[in-house]
Amino acid sequence: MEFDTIAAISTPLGEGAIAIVRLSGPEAVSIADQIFRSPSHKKLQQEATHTIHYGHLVRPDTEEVVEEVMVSLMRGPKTFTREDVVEINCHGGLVTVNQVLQLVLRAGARMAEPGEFTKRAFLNGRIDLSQAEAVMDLIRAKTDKAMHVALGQMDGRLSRLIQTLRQALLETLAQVEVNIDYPEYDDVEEMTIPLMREKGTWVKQEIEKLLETSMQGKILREGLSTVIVGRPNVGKSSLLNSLIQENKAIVTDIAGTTRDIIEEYVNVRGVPLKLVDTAGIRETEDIVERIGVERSRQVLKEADLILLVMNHSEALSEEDMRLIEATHGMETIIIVNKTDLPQALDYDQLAGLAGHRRIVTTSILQDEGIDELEQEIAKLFFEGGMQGGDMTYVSNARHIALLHQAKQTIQDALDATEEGVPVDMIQIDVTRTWEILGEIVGDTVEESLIDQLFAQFCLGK
Ligand SMILES: Nc1nc2c(c(=O)[nH]1)N(C=O)[C@@H](CNc1ccc(C(=O)N[C@@H](CCC(=O)O)C(=O)O)cc1)CN2
Ligand SMILES: Nc1nc2c(ncn2[C@@H]2O[C@H](COP(=O)(O)OP(=O)(O)OP(=O)(O)O)[C@@H](O)[C@H]2O)c(=O)[nH]1
Ligand SMILES: [Mg+2]
Repeated sequence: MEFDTIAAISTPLGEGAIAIVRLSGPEAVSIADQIFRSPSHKKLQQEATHTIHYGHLVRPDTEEVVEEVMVSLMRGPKTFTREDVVEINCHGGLVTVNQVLQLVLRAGARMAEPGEFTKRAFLNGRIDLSQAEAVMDLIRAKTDKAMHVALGQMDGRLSRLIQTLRQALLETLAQVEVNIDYPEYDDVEEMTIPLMREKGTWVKQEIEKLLETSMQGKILREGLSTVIVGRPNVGKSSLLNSLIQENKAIVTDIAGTTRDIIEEYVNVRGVPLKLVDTAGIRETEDIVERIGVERSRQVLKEADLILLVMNHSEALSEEDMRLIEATHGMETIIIVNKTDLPQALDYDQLAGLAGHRRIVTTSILQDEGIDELEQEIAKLFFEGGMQGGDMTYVSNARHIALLHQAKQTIQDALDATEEGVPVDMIQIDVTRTWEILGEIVGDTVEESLIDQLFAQFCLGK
């Protein structure tokens, strides 16, 4: 494919000692030569590929020196975009970097759109769509594990599995065609229906397996959404501070201190948590507090894990019981805090209400029980079969939605084989499944969607 030559600042703006302006396209080298001057008067056009050169950038009309630089020369196709790439390493700093960008634009490059370098890598066939999306995920990864998932996807693991499934569907379709073309061999239905059923069932199972990982993929990417709830003043904000080892949330002895949701990312024994501190849940007349309580109820519904905090020095209240009830059936750890104070809580009563849920006692004030709590969280996570390092995780929302669709259409095809529907009708569902899976890797995806996906990237990537 032939493209124009694009340029962008590929490093964070105004940060770091060195910044890179990247050029990609057929004119990348000649544009660089217009503004680059080396002490030995060499021209990049004459130099070997994958070499780096010291020199200065000048305004071509006046030869005025603008910057001292190192220039990397990389000729396609062995580059990120498969095109000729030139990277200008200049001194970091907003003004100089922008001047360099202006120079290359004036010399004939076009300002790249967000994600356009990666888009070219995709359009030139170096990576497929799910790999390109993984590049984006990698940039945004908030946890170590998320990074591993993205790297796994970038190396094409998901793509290969999807293509294997599509291949199986394609072979089935081809077989049906053969049988329709030569009906004299045998009864078409008898030949093809069992084949469709067999391959269809296998594809469906594989899709289901992928979907099972999607929940874990989301957690690995975004952190286990962990919500701290409980009555006012039981020590929720203290717990958050203790887990993140920082005084982030305001702690006072006034009930109703936390009015809004506080979110923090933290790694607890290798488990990525998105910790959410909430306003203590109680009936209240205070309007600000009431909004906070309403929000607490909302985030509770979306939680992967709930840390339900109670007070060792007070008897179970109506509200405690209501919370135990409300979190029934959700992954919950019950924390009884303030064990340094005299006991008033009836543990037998609590155990009765808690059912099989784990109970951990703490005194956050005296830093007791936090280790045990962290252990419980890790146990829950890893015993839930979360770690499996080499699994193919699906974590991208677009991929998950498409997998759900594909599962439905292949199920439709399978149902149809049971209902005596004509083979050419079933073929439509099988073909549709093949197309939907193709959208994941970008084989059968619409151009407008491609534009939209790449537009979500950062500038310069
Ligand atoms: N300076 C710089 N660092 C960077 C990038 C970049 O574009 N520039 N990358 C941008 O994201 C990442 C590296 N990604 C890259 C991926 C593939 C190729 C590449 O040349 N691939 C060739 C094979 C090269 C060979 O075998 O020698 C190919 O696939 O054909 C280059 C960079 C991270 N670091
Ligand atoms: N004695 C004792 N006091 C504690 C303990 N943990 C927290 N506190 C105190 O309890 C009070 C309330 O703590 P917070 O963390 O603000 O409680 P909260 O649940 O966030 O309260 P709201 O935001 O108002 O719902 C503060 O004075 C804390 O210092 C503990 O283990 N023992
Ligand atoms: Mg609080």
